[in-house]
Amino acid sequence: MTDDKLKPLREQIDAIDAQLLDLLNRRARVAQEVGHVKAETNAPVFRPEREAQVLRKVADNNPGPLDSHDVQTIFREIMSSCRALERRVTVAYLGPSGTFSEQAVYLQFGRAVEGLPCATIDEVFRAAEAGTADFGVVPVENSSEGAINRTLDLLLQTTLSISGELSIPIHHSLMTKSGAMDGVTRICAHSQALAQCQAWLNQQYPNIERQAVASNGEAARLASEDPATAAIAGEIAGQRYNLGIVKAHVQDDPHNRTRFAVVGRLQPAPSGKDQTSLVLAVPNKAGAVHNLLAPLARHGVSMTRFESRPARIGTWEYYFYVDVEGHAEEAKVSAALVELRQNAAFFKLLGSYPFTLD
Ligand SMILES: C=C(O[C@@H]1C=C(C(=O)O)C=C[C@H]1O)C(=O)O
Repeated sequence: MTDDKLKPLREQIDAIDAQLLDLLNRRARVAQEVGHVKAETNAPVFRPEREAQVLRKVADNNPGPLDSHDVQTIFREIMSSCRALERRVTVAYLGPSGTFSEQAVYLQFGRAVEGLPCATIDEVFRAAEAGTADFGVVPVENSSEGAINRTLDLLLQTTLSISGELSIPIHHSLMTKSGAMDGVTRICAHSQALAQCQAWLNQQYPNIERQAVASNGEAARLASEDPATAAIAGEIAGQRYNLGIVKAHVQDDPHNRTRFAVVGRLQPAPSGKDQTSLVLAVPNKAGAVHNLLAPLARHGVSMTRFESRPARIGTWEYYFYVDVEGHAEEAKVSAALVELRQNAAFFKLLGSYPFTLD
């Protein structure tokens, strides 16, 4: 009975799917042509500003009933597959596979990329600098624990630019080979994850040793090889290493998120809604920070982030990591940057890239 009713509806879906398939391949053929044009001038395959515009447009024009965010997820993958016909870009990230960094790679680039897992954040930068990877994806900041200092230090030194950013929810689970805690003598995770779960761990397992390891993915791998080791990691890492969940969502803050930066040699053109990141330092005297930032207010440029980090030269001097709204090529941003550069003891433009909402 139900099947009788479903049959004609499914026939409609089949007919629409055939049209979708045809349209998708027509789109792919045009992307191939774009690829040929780019190849003639050695132009970059991945154009984040164009992809951001496509995603904004589909959300703006979406009549529903599909949710706009879901539509964007679909188009992210369509663009990823089309882009891969031009060339499959390689993206380095903090591995092993199963980490939140890997999740961030797929969220930003879609699935049709070559992921290159690296053992450390330093290696991610090196892979992109050496050209082994086209881009690197690195964690910048966690909503509960603050800045990822190693990334900030490397951004200061690197020749790469920031070409994008994204933020993803971070939910940690406590996992073991058996799915239970019997016989467990140590809990492994990345130091950030241990910090993000410390109140819960202090309450539940105050007497089990905690050990910081290179990544949560590595913790999951260790737990898969040793029944006396528990891992704190994302569920994807647990699935990859066949772990059982002892307890899901053990992070102290249920809204825990991490922001990632995409680094590479590409400097994206303006997309219409962009953000610019820079690092500044001032001489250590009264009012210096206030004076330094005055050009932003004067030119009507909004600051969206201000983070300080000790310069580590033995005196109380700081580097300031600043994000502002707009692209460095926009007139008011460019005018503010010229003045900032004049006032600063140190100035480094990290990059302008499309602004993305969480
Ligand atoms: C097709 C292009 O190449 C890539 C693929 C895109 C797409 O599928 O829409 C958009 C931007 C590029 O990352 C392009 O540059 O227009």
